[in-house]
Amino acid sequence: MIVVKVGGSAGIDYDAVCADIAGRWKAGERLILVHGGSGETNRLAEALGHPPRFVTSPSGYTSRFTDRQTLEIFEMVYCGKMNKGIVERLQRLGVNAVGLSGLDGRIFEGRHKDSVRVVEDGKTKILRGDHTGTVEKVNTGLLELLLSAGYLPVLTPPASSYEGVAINVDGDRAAAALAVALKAEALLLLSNVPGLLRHFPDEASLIREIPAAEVESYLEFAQDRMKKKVLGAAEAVKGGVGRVIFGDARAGQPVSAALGGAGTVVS
Ligand SMILES: Nc1ncnc2c1ncn2[C@@H]1O[C@H](COP(=O)(O)OP(=O)(O)OP(=O)(O)O)[C@@H](O)[C@H]1O
Repeated sequence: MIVVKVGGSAGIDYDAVCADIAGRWKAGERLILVHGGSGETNRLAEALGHPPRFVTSPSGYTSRFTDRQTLEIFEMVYCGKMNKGIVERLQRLGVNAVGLSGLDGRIFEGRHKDSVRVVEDGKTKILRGDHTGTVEKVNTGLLELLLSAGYLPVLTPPASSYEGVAINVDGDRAAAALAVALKAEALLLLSNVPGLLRHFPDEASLIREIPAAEVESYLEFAQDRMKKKVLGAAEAVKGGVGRVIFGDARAGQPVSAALGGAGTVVS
């Protein structure tokens, strides 16, 4: 089993990702696709007059402050435009894909964090009304059912809280939890960069290999949102996933290239 997570930042070639996945799926590979949608969510939020608000925690992690209106915009993009766009591409390629969010069948579950500690203008504050959380539990029953019946699951945040409330969760870490739950041999985190760069944005500074036991020490090279990918990779390898690859989804055959060793390989 392979878990492929494709991001939602500018420059990602979804046609290339879907064509590669379709070829591998038809050749008999078992896989699940997880996707993001941050770029398009930012655009729609601006257009709807409710611009995105990013906050930084005291430990330096950046996240989207997700009030109820933001959550609804997030769902329009992640569960709507992005998810259906990917399912449509796969259907056109002859793959019977089924798009679901983590809320559907409670595939992704976690605790709802209503308040978040943030640093703004050098001061630490608490913001309330946040609809976020972290995936703590993956319910694989529905996924096994779909896979055994020949459907390719295409998953996206949000997740469900234990109370059944939709929560915005990080897609990379959700994919990592999924890969652990399914005992996947590989987790691919594909985005609009060649991998983890030692000197971002210098693409020539690509880090090719990271020993599994040392992955957390590479957090120092990751800025803002890349940190979550490194954290996800650490959680996946700790949970028994054979290897995690940060790969490039901008062109070519992104899945095959990453599985072939292009990008940053954590193992
Ligand atoms: N050291 C680094 N190496 C590579 N990229 C980095 C680094 N530090 C920060 N980044 C940034 O991280 C981004 C990738 O993370 P981001 O969460 O935006 O992607 P995504 O997975 O495509 O999006 P989504 O949240 O929609 O799933 C890159 O576009 C880059 O700007």
